[in-house]
Amino acid sequence: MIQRAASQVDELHVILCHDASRDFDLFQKSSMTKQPTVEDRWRWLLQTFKYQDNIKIHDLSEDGIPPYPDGWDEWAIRAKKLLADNHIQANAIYSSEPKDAIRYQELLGVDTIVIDAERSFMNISATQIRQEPFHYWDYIPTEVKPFFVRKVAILGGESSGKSTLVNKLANTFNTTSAWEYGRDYVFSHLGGNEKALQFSDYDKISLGQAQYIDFAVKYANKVAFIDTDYVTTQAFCMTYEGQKHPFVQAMIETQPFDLVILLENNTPWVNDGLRHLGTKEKRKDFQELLKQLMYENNIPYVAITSGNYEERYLESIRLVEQLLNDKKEQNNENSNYENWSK
Ligand SMILES: NC(=O)c1ccc[n+]([C@@H]2O[C@H](COP(=O)([O-])OP(=O)(O)OC[C@H]3O[C@@H](n4cnc5c(N)ncnc54)[C@H](O)[C@@H]3O)[C@@H](O)[C@H]2O)c1
Repeated sequence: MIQRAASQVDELHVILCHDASRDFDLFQKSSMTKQPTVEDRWRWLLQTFKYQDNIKIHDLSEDGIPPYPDGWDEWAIRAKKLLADNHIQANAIYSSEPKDAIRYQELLGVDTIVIDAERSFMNISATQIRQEPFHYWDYIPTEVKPFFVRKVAILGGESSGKSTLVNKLANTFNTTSAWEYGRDYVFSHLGGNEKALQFSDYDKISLGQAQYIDFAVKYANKVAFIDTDYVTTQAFCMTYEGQKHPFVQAMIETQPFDLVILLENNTPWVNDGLRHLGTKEKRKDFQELLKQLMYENNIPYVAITSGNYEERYLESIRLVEQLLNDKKEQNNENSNYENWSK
């Protein structure tokens, strides 16, 4: 509707309406796992229309107004104020709701141009997207998709098969993945030898990992697979430097994943030139440290204990399919979660 309207006028003013209690209620009734903020909605619109100078974005708070259709008078007062404050003299209001036209004329003195009342051009509603975002994926604007993308982190010690599994899953779900930035960093900054790592590298590694993740999420098809998480970076920092890094800790706390899969360290250890934790004891200690850190940080995870590569792959697929099931309840009660409290 916005693009049709923008093609007909010199200047189009898009009004982002928000109402804290209504929006929270809509979120609670949805299958979404997080609620978009007003700022999220602002940036989706600003990003989407940033190359169209004749489209201006405004916002209007509907807080305290009786819900539609009982609050027309108060809503019209706020809408008129917004137009006046921004020196906008509207010649037309665009809507796809014919029943609202008379009220716009009565209360704002502006005629309505109804676009696609039958919703035949874009047959979708916001409610449908809130209920089943993955089912209606193709209708979600490019700038909004990353908000819905589910991030799946695959964790495990050295040689646990993470990177291969991440590639297999990204291929199977036809989507993106983020490599383990730490490995690239060791090549690009340390000449390929982890021995030159020091405490001051771990914040840079986390930040680099965050950028890889952002990129994967931006271009993902519903789900992005991430090779290792910040807990793993912290575990390496503790193992090599004997202390936690506060920056990595902040990343753990502020950048959560939607699903964390921990691979048991029971596949053969392969020396790829970068690895130092090859003995049975070291591998076991590292695995215990990962679990301990997840416990401390209240991170639920699913442990895949099979040492068989195909079983690991099939079990991961099942978990991801469950995650992408649009039903909120099913995502929350995941009976396979090896809860950290065990
Ligand atoms: N409290 C009240 O009594 C009252 C009265 C009037 C307006 N309002 C507020 O004004 C805002 C706008 O109301 P609305 O009902 O027009 O909003 P809406 O958010 O349902 O829709 C926004 C616009 O997009 C159009 N649209 C949605 N899906 C479309 C599709 N697939 N194809 C083409 N067009 C599509 C709608 O017709 C509407 O013009 C809301 O926030 C509402 O709360 C409130």
